[in-house]
Amino acid sequence: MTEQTTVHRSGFACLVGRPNAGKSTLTNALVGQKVAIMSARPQTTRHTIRGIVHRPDAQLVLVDTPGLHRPRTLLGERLNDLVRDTLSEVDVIAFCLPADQKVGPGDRYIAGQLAELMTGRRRVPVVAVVTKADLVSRDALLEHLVAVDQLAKAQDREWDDIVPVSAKDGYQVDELESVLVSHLPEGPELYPGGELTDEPEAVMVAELVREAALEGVRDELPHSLAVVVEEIVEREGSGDHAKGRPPLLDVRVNLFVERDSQKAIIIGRGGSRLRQVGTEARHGIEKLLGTRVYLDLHVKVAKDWQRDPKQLRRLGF
Ligand SMILES: Nc1nc2c(ncn2[C@@H]2O[C@H](COP(=O)(O)OP(=O)(O)OP(=O)(O)O)[C@@H](O)[C@H]2O)c(=O)[nH]1
Repeated sequence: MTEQTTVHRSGFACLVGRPNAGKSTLTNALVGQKVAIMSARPQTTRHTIRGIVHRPDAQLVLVDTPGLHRPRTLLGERLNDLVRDTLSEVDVIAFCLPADQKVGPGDRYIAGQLAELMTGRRRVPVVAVVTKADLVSRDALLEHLVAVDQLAKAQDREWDDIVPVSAKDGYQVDELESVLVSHLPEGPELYPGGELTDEPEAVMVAELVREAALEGVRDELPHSLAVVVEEIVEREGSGDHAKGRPPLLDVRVNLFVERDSQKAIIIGRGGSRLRQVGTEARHGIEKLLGTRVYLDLHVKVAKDWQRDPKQLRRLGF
């Protein structure tokens, strides 16, 4: 280890790869169970999903894209443009290639697209990730790693790293995490305290809480309130599919105000107002998500957040 342990890194990583390459499964393996709600709900991965790997020395924000496909339609092209835009802004790209399938035209197409990014104005490092390593023998894995290496060499390039993993049995998932982190720039936490998602659900949950919290006190707290959804997780064993009993979701939300006096307004005498806010928001969230919700609200003072761009960003502005 040549690096000092005091260095903190943060940034964005994007997983790309052909359909079925194992991107979603790997995202979940990296992030842990905290994004479970997203996979528990019917998911069309048209839009970007983000999860956060939070460690003492780094914060890695994972952006899972719909995948680069060879476009057959205009929509396909638009989608690819969108993906490329996302890709040009991340700090590192993980290119997923399943070990149980030969490197094919789909992979070569993506490699070609990535080549543009790797040689562009802002060079983005690309880590080749050989997924589903558990499905093949050691020999086959080695052979595949060589083929993946060749895929870059055919374009006169080198992957920044090559890492075989299995999201299923956890093989090398930590190693991949470290490799991705090593490509991030030095920087502070982008999001406070860990898991957070930019899923539309989370945005809407934040909006419902914000509405309820401002009800009747809009004049006193016009713009001094920021709402951050910290966590939406399914409580283990709470649902019963057979009996049609929906699971209970634990929803943890922070409300940030600028001053203690504003905190007092939101909380109310003996916490009475906050309870009202919670009840009202919870009803809305239950309707939105179609399941039972336990809503945990915390009011915090974040001084001067309106003037600090970094704070604004982490609060979702
Ligand atoms: N054996 C094994 N199977 C895996 C692994 N990772 C993913 N799979 C399986 O591969 C299939 C595809 O995985 P996904 O994570 O949905 O793949 P994806 O790249 O997100 O797929 P798209 O959403 O179609 O782009 C699923 O059936 C997974 O269970 C792994 O490490 N080992």
